[in-house]
Amino acid sequence: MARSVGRIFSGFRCFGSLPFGNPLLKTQCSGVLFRTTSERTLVHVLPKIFPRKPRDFSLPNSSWGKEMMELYNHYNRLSKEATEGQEDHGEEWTRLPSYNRTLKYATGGAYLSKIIQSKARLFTRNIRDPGAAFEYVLFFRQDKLKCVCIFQAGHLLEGPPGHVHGGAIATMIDTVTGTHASLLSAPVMTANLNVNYRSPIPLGSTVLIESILDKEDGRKMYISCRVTSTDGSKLHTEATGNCPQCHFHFCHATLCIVTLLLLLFLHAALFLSISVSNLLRR
Ligand SMILES: CCCCCCCCCCCC(=O)SCCNC(=O)CCNC(=O)[C@H](O)C(C)(C)COP(=O)(O)OP(=O)(O)OC[C@H]1O[C@@H](n2cnc3c(N)ncnc32)[C@H](O)[C@@H]1OP(=O)(O)O
Repeated sequence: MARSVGRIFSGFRCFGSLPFGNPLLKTQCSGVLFRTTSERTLVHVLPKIFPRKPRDFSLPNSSWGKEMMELYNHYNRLSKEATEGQEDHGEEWTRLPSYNRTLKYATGGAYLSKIIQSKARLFTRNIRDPGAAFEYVLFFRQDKLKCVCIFQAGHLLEGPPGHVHGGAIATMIDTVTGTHASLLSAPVMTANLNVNYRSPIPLGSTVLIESILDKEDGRKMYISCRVTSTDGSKLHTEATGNCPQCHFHFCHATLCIVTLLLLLFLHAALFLSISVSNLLRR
């Protein structure tokens, strides 16, 4: 378990550098049966025409409502790329790209079957129909060490009639706090998440999820999170979480080195004892 989690997170680190194809394009192509030579050629030509980059789900799509777009434009105007050459707003946000696959980019994967690896999708990005489930974009502000997420809850997230399921809200909170803590330190796992639901979120509405770093204690990051209406006037949910950094790599590297040293020592001891016994026999 620990080893596979380590592999997953090692994948996060090399996320941007690996040469991977567009996952969406690949899935679409794989469903088509190409019979003629010219059509077969098309299969090889298509990936060259399309950019070899995964789809960034945090960019606007046709399902985004007015409120979602307005907030996105607001934070995007304050973001690094957008502010280049423009006047300084005093705050600088960074939009975080978001992909639907994480395992694909993880190295190794000996503990997961190839089928699982190829079919794995990020929980919050696994529904193709735009706007049906989790539509969200995260922005990070480096100087204040805080994150904001604009979340539009789709119709597939219904819990109580006409309102968002508590599990879906907790999922989004976990995603925001997990991403936030990972950005601030190293890859983390959520150890503890306390959620207080204050008022229901209407299905289809857009809300703001703001997370701040409360405390850092060794490898533990204490993050608190508030889900509010977009104007901040209504509090929907409050949460606090504890996300310790993953130390799997370090643990395994240490274990490997210790085992190697032990083996070397045993070999040396064996060699010495044989040599000494040979000498004594002479
Ligand atoms: C950019 C990315 C994009 C990525 C985009 C996607 C982002 C999604 C993010 C989703 C995040 C998740 O859902 S994560 C999935 C849900 N979470 C899990 O499955 C975690 C399962 N639990 C575990 O694997 C483990 O218990 C760990 C890793 C959390 C901790 O184990 P460990 O590493 O061996 O460390 P351990 O010594 O036990 O604990 C470390 C410290 O945390 C404390 N601690 C441990 N458990 C708890 C607890 N329940 N409540 C309070 N505190 C706890 C301990 O007291 C200790 O404090 P001290 O003694 O040191 O003071």
